Amino acid sequence: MSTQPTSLTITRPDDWHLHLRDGAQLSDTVRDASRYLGRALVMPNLLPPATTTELALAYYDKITAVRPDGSQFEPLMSLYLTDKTDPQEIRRAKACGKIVACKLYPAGATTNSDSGVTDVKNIYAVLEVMQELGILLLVHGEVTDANIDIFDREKVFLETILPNVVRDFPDLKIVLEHITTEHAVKFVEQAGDNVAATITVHHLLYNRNHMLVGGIRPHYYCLPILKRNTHQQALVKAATSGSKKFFMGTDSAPHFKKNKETACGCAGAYTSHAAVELYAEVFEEAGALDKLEAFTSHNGPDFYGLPRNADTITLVKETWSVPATLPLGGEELVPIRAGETISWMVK
Ligand SMILES: NC(=O)N[C@@H](CC(=O)O)C(=O)O
Ligand SMILES: [Zn+2]
Ligand SMILES: [Zn+2]
Repeated sequence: MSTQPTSLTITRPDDWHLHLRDGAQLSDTVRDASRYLGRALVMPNLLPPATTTELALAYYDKITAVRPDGSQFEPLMSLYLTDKTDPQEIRRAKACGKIVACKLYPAGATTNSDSGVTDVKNIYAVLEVMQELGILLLVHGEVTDANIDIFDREKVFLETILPNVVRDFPDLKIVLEHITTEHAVKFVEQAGDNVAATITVHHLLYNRNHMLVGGIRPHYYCLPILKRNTHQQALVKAATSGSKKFFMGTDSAPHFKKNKETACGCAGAYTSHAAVELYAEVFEEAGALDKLEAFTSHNGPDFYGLPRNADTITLVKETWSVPATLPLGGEELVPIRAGETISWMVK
C-alpha cells in the first residue's frame, strides 16, 4: 500500500459551480469563496434571476465590492436562460468579457428555476449564437414532469432532452452540472470533447442512505438528489479517473437553517467553507490524491479555454472542527460536516 502524502501543493483551484446568493448573504459567501479559490463560475439563479448582461455585470460589481481586501478572487459570470432570452443578449454578454456561460434551468427543476426554460427548442436561436461565440452552456440536467420519480429525473433528461442538444450543436461546449448518476458519467464519457461535467463533493461523499437511514437529514437534501451508493461509486471513479471531462463544481448552495430544518425544506448543500479540503478526503480515500490537482485546478480552465491559475495552494493533513453553524446574511446556515471534523486543511 503506497503511503499517501500528508502535504499537497496544487495549482490554485477554481469552483465551476457556485451559488453566492445576493444582498446581505453576499459578504458571507464571498468570504468563504475567497479563502483560496482563483475563480468561481457564479450561478445566476437569483430572485430576480440574472437574465441580461446588465444584470450580470451589476451582480459582478456587488460580488467584487465585498471581496476581502487584497483578495484576487475573480467571479466568472453567467446568464440565466429563459424562453424569452434574446439571441442578441449573447452578443452583448460576449462583448462585456465577464460572462463566459449561460445556465439552462428547466423551469421548475430546482431553486429559483420557475422562470427557466420550458422547452429547449425555445432557446435554439440563443444556442446558435452561443456556439458561434464560444459561450458555454451549463445545464441542470433534470426533467420536471411531476410523474417522473425524483430519483429518475436526471436519467430521463439524459435519455430525452440532452441528446438532441448535443446532436444539434456539435460545437457548443456543454457542461452537465452536478452529475449524480452512473448514467451521466457514461453519457459524458461517450459524448464528444465538447461535453464535460462538474461533480460536487457532497455527491462524492454521501449517498441517499446518509440522508435517510436512521432519520431524515435535511442538510443533505439537494437537487439533483443524492442517489444510491452504486451511483456515488461511479462518481468517485469518474472524478478520480484522470479524465479531463470531470472537474470541480461544488454547487455550494446556502439556505438559512430555518429553511432547511422544516417540514418542506429547501434544496441545497453548503460546502464552500471546506470544498477542496473535502475533495482531498475523497481522493485520499480512493488512493488517488495524485489526481486531485487535475480535478480541482486543471480540467475546468482547460475545458473553458481559460488559463490555469499561476500560483498554488498547499493542503496539509491536519484535522479541524467545523462549526455547528456559519453566518449567512445575519442568520445561520448549517454547512456540510457541521459539528464534525475534516482531516485536510488549506495552509
Ligand atoms: N442544487 C440545489 O439543490 N440547489 C441550488 C440550485 C441548483 O443548483 O440546482 C440552489 O441554488 O439552491
Ligand atoms: Zn442545479
Ligand atoms: Zn447549483
